[in-house]
Amino acid sequence: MEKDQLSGPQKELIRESWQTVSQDQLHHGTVLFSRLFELEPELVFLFQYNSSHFSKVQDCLSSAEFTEHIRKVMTVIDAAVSSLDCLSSLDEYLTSLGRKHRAVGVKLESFNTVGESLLFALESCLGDAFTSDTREAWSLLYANVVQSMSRGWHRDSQEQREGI
Ligand code: HEM
Repeated sequence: MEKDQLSGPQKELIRESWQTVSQDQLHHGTVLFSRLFELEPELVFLFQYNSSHFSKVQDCLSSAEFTEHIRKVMTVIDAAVSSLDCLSSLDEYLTSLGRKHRAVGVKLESFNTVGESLLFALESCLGDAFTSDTREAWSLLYANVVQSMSRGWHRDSQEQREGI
């Protein structure tokens, strides 16, 4: 499927807003995941380090391993923002990232909740500067990222059907 293209002004809105958000990636990433766990609390059980999962969201949010995951997520978003003019260069990486998330038990639908939580975190950081145009631009970028990641789910299902 052809990706929806971001316009020049939309790319500019993303770059400008990310400059502010990326000044404190860990904080805004923590806002994103706190919101995600409010909307879909069972996702916390997918984060298992040393074979045990967290019984409380707060324990997860404050663990060193999970903090690293937040940094990983923000690094992927940062890479997408840096590649706005050639998003397809991330395709292969994102497909493989999608496959890894399927393997740890993430459902593709949960990525809608991640998108909602990302918009929430951006708005919390930017306040009035998070205009409806900026929101639309970020929604489109996120949809592009998820479209590439979703190939990791579909490709796996196809391979299973074909017995690969
Ligand atoms: C539904 C939300 C998500 C869940 C439940 C989830 C869960 C996980 C888990 C359990 C791991 C393996 C442990 C770890 O590395 O900490 C992982 C790895 C990772 N996640 Fe996520 N994740 C989610 C969303 C995302 C998003 C939105 C991104 C970026 C766009 C992302 C990027 C990564 C990266 C880069 C890794 C490391 C992959 C590697 O080792 O090669 N995750 N995730």
